[in-house]
Order: sequence, then C-alpha cells, then structure tokens
Amino acid sequence: MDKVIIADNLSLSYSKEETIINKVSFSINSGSFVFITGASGSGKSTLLKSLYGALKPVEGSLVVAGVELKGVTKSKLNLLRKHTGIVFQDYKLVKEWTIEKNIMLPLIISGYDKSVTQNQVDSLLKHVRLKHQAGKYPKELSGGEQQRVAMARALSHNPVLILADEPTGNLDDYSSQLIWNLLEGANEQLKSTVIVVTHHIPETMKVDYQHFHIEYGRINEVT
Ligand SMILES: Nc1ncnc2c1ncn2[C@@H]1O[C@H](COP(=O)(O)OP(=O)(O)OP(=O)(O)O)[C@@H](O)[C@H]1O
Repeated sequence: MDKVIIADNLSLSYSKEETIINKVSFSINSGSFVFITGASGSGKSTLLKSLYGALKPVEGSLVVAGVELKGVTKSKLNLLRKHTGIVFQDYKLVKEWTIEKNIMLPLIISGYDKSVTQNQVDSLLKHVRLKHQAGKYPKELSGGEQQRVAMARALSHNPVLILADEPTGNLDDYSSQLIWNLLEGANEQLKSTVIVVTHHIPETMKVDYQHFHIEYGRINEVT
C-alpha cells in the first residue's frame, strides 16, 4: 500500500532550547483514518503544522504525498497544498467573503474554471446541509455551520489528504457528529487520508482507524 506520510527520525521545534517532537519515525498508508491524541502541550498541533509545511523539520525527514518537507521550496509546498484540505478548531473563514467564496478558494487556487467552480460549490453546500444559508457571511452563521463551511472548503478540491486540528473542539454534540460524518464520508467516498488531532475519539466512529498518541516528544501507535 502507498504511504502518504513517511517521517524518519523527525524532530520539530520552535527554538534551539526546546524540542517538541523528538526523533520520531512513523508512516501512514494512503486512505487511512488517523487520530492523534496527547495531553495539552504535548505537540499535536505542532506535528499537524509540519504535515502542511507550516513548520519545517529541524532534523530527519518528512515526506508528505511524495514531497520532502525538509528544505522544501515554495513552489513544491504550493503543489502539496493543492492536494491538502485543512480544518481548524476556529474555522479560519475569511469574514469579508460569502460562504460560497470561502468554499471556492481552493478551487480558484487550483485553477478550476468558473462554471465547474460554481457547480462544485452548489453541490458542496448541499453536501454540508447549508443550501438554505447561501449568500450569507460567516458571522451570520452558528459555530457549527461555520465549521461545515470550513469542511466544504477543505473538501472542495477532492484532496488526497485532509488534516483537521480539533475540528469539533468548539462545537455541541449535534454539530460535532455532522463533522465526524463528513470526515468519515471523505475517507470512505473520496478515499482521502484523514488525520485528526483531538482530545476525544468519538465512540460513534464507523470507519476503521489508527490511533497515535504523543507523549514526551515521542509518538506511539495505540493498538
Ligand atoms: N508558535 C509557537 N512558538 C513557540 N512555541 C510554541 C508555538 N506553538 C506551540 N508552541 C509550544 O509547543 C508545545 C506544543 O504545542 P502544541 O500546540 O503543539 O500542543 P498541543 O498538543 O496541540 O496542545 P493543545 O491540546 O493544548 O492544543 C507547547 O509547549 C507550546 O507552548
């Protein structure tokens, strides 16, 4: 099976004084659903940041979707981001844009033509059950609805890899379940690899998943 992520002796840090992730090696197969847990401050978000190239390895090697991120060039990183959808706990929507324009962003960056983009946005709004909110701005939506917009944006360009950092951290049980369903659907139907940082793995998960736990800078698979 293809590996979508290969970390070899990977270390991550923000300063010379402190190493957050310390010489870890692991790999993730294409099409997997993966949870990353760990105590607050253990380095979960730091590891996720490295997977989308926001933090470069200080040691070792990290290959994501065939791109080596140690010393990666800007153009290679842009290429990787065209294959990646990212969901954050605080949604990170552009507040001056309608929800449609927010969803369109990855499609515009990927160079889709306007009619494809419009059709795709319409079907994504339906998919995340927000058709009735078309034309609105993020601040006119509830937190759960905003996170569904963020999910639609992450799914819009059929990403190989979806990275989610505590995507349900601010949501009630109902909205959380919708997000888990959308992530499971992306994994099952689009065959996207999904990697989720979370404090709690939901009991309702239907897909098979792997679980990695971070502690003291090391990563262990929980079996
Ligand atoms: N931009 C940054 N600059 C310097 N240090 C940082 C930065 N971001 C995080 N850290 C430090 O790195 C360590 C790991 O932080 P990280 O956000 O990865 O933890 P986490 O496991 O995601 O925590 P939480 O569950 O609380 O979100 C912490 O000690 C934190 O203070």
